[in-house]
Formats: sequence, structure tokens, C-alpha cells
Amino acid sequence: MKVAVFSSKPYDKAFLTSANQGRHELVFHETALNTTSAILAQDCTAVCCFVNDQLGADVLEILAKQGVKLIAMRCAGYNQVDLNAARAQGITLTRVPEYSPHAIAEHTLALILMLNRQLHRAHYRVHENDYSLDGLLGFDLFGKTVGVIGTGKIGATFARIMLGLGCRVIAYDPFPDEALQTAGVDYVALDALWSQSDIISLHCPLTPDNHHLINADALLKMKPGVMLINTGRGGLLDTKAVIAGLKSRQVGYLGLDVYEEESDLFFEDHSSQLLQDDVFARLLTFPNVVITGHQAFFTREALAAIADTTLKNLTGFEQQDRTLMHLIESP
Ligand SMILES: NC(=O)c1ccc[n+]([C@@H]2O[C@H](COP(=O)([O-])OP(=O)(O)OC[C@H]3O[C@@H](n4cnc5c(N)ncnc54)[C@H](O)[C@@H]3O)[C@@H](O)[C@H]2O)c1
Repeated sequence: MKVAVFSSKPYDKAFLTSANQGRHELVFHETALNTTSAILAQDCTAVCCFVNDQLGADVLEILAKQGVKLIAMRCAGYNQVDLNAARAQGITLTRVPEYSPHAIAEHTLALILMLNRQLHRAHYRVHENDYSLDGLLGFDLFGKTVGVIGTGKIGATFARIMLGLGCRVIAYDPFPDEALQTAGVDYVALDALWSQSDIISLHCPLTPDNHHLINADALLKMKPGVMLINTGRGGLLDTKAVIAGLKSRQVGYLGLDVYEEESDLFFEDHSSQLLQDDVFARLLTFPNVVITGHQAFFTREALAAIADTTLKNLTGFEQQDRTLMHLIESP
């Protein structure tokens, strides 16, 4: 089967080619999928996409007209896919529901430790022969309350890590996980999570219902100086409201691996260009904000698992064997 792989980086090519073993004809394109680049999928039965490829109704229509029958997402989230339009166009959707929840959960912990112990600032001080500690004061994680929003595969893994560090873990999820409750996680209402948490971490999918879940109202209910961590999806957090919270010190620390407008920025080297996004530029001015460019998933184990499941999805579609496929069901 001929497959156009969009937004492909050298590491995607390496892991997908290795998992493919020559079975499918993979055509790699560095460009992201959008209305202009969709033409590159001509003659392809499938396209393989990543988090910032555009899969709105307009792109899906172009793909369908060119004969594309399958969109194989090589990620877990699919908030950018117009599911109704895909169904209307008769396009099948697959994804990689699980690759390494540890990769994202461990990166979440890295952001927490970096912010708390000011490692980003300490690193530069030492390189400037400055060993003063003023301004680097942290706090013990032991005994602090961590609020986890969404306790699926990643949130549950993260919750267990924080329990292991001696934190009190509270969570909000419409579908509580009994095993986590047994392990010591208390499920609470959102308002209680806002008011009790020293650290709040987002691990739910972005849906129309929870866009800007963290907004000005929610921020007012939180403990002053709260630490916010978002490795979920950028749209879960109202960035402008959080910037106001940082300025008033209601938000004490902010760790982001995702950003609302990341599709214009992340995964590319823009170092010789001027940054045009003023909101993002403001975030970069705070000493208590750490941002990574959607790299939480980026471990060897995760990339190997993503490639393996993506190839199974392609082969399952070709063989019409649903047991091999991880389908995204229509709403
Ligand atoms: N930064 C990264 O590199 C990266 C990588 C993978 C996934 N993610 C993000 O992490 C999210 C979670 O991934 P997962 O594999 O744990 O998914 P999952 O499907 O296993 O778990 C999601 C959980 O969120 C819960 N949920 C849904 N809506 C909610 C809401 N409004 N409030 C609270 N909980 C809600 C669900 O009940 C479920 O338990 C993905 O949807 C994706 O957006 C980020």
C-alpha cells in the first residue's frame, strides 16, 4: 500500500522504515499536511499524520477526492481531526492509543523538578562561575498535594510516580480508576482539585467541552503560587489568562510541553527568524516558566512503539483485519 507520511523528520523515517521492513511503500514528506500540501498524497491509499497536521473538512475533502481511504495518526490525540467530515468522506481513521505513558509521565516530572529546583537557572549560573543560591529556593515534593486531571494511561502513570515521591495525589476524571483509588489516589470534584493542589497537571484529551479548562475563573480558585503543568494539549489552558496569573503571582510556576498555537512553532528550527507570536514571547520572559516543544513523547521506546503500531494499523487496513487496527470511532 502506498502511504504519504506527512510532517516526517529523520527520526520518523528511521523508526517507520525499520518497522515497515519493505512491506508498504512509504513516501516521506517533511511538510505538514494542509490544503496546499494535500496534493502530495495523490496515488496514495493512506496518509500518516502527526499532531500538528491539519485534518479539517477542507483537507479531508481533497484527500478523499484523490482516493485516500485511511488516515493513520502516529499519535494518541486526534483533536485536530474533523471526525464527522472523515465519516462523510468514507475515510477510516486509526491512531496509536498507547506507546509509552512513561515517556510523557516522566517528562512531566522533569518539568516539575526543573521548575521547583530552578535547574534552568542553576545550570547557567554555574557556567558563569556564579555559585550563589539566592533565588533558587525550592520546596520538598514530599507531602505536597498533586492534582491530576485525566487518569487514563498517562495520568495514572504520573499519579503513581508522584505517590512514590510521597505526595498526596488527588484526581479528577469522569471515569475513576479503581486500581488507582486502591493505590491511594482520591478522586475529587474539579473545584476541590483547584483549591487543594500545590501542583496541577493536565492529562486529559482536548475536546470541545474542556477547551480552556484552565481559565481565569479556575485560576482564582487555586492556591496562590500554584504550579501548573500541561503536557496534554495546548488548548486546555487559556494562555493569556495564565500570563495574567503569572504577573499577579497567583501562578507560581508554569511548565508547558504543549501550546495553543504550537502548530506555527513546534518541531521546526525557527532560530534565524523573528518570533511573531507575542503571547509566546511574553511567556519566554518569565523566569518561572519552562517550555519544551512537544517533546514529552520523544523517547526511543515510544518512537519504536509508535512505528510498530502505525505499521500494524496500515497492514490491518490493507488486509481488512480489524483485530490489527486501533480505530478512531466516529462520534
Ligand atoms: N506531550 C506529548 O508528547 C503527549 C503525548 C501523548 C499524549 N498526549 C496527550 O495526553 C492525553 C492523554 O493521553 P492518554 O494516553 O493518557 O489518554 P487516555 O485516553 O488513556 O486517558 C485520558 C483520560 O482523560 C479522561 N478525560 C476525558 N475528558 C476529561 C475531562 N474533561 N476532564 C478530566 N478527565 C477527562 C478520560 O476519562 C481518560 O481517563 C492525550 O489525549 C494527548 O492529548 C501528549
